[in-house]
Amino acid sequence: MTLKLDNVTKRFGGFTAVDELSIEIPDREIFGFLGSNGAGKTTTFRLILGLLDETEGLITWDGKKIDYSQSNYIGYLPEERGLYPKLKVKDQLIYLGRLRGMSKNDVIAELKVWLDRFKVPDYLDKKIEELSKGNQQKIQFISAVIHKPKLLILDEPFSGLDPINVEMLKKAVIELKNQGTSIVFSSHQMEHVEELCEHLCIMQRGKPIVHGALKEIKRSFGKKNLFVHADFDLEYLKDIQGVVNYKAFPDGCRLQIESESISQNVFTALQDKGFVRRFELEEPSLNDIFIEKAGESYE
Ligand SMILES: Nc1ncnc2c1ncn2[C@@H]1O[C@H](COP(=O)(O)OP(=O)(O)OP(=O)(O)O)[C@@H](O)[C@H]1O
Repeated sequence: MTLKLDNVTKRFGGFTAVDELSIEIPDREIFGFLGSNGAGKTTTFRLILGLLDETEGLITWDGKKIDYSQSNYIGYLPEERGLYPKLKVKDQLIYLGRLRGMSKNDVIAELKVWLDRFKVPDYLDKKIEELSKGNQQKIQFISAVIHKPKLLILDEPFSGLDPINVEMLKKAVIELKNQGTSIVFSSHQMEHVEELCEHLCIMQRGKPIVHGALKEIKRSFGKKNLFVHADFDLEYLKDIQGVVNYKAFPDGCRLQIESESISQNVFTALQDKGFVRRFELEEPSLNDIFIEKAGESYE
């Protein structure tokens, strides 16, 4: 089952927040939806969820226009977290679960499994306001997945979480994907996207500026990173033709090179200069690609 956006446009008055966006979210995959602040990610999510109406275009799930009165197959973790602080965790989840057609007993049974899994088994009767921000986020995540949605939309799911909780949530996301859920998630942390997504889209001012398979995006970017660690000053390397960027580190540098073949020239330039501890060619990171592509058109 595929989520498809076909020429979707959303205007707020004279301002175009999403501009003729056409993307397809592959079935049973984790799709990365990226972009700088204000690029149109949350607006797109709200359009998919029917919280906003598109000005133009069509959004379909499994080839049909989404019927929001029957949309129990969608789960959503909004960017602005919204739990009722005075409610107990179980009451909050029973309320949300019942809205999605679950029985009270089913909600409690599922909730217990998730609380165990997130290592907070004693939270059933705690009030939301008694929980730390990170733990509130776990509860909000549970509320997005408790009804076993087929399509899961996660807006910045890892923001504000410590590294242990990030790993816990990532594992849960991967497991949901393996069980057949299609997942779209936005993040400003590129390393999460690299780890989780096969396909992605980078938005800028409502339009996709990069879109496709991560491997292909990296391959077609062309430039590579060359890491050199040495016991002598490396700054002269930045003047080699084909070196487009130089970044110094305490123990060496990272060179961005136009193509793989430039590494040979760098290697030659290092001869007889001193002791080289590291010389390593790497694929560009998604962060490099994001900064270059989104930066080009950044206001
Ligand atoms: N209800 C609205 N009325 C007017 N403009 C809006 C409305 N909602 C969003 N916008 C504008 O649309 C643009 C896209 O906003 P959106 O929240 O979708 O961006 P985003 O990519 O999610 O950003 P961020 O990464 O900062 O969360 C922004 O310029 C925003 O100000």
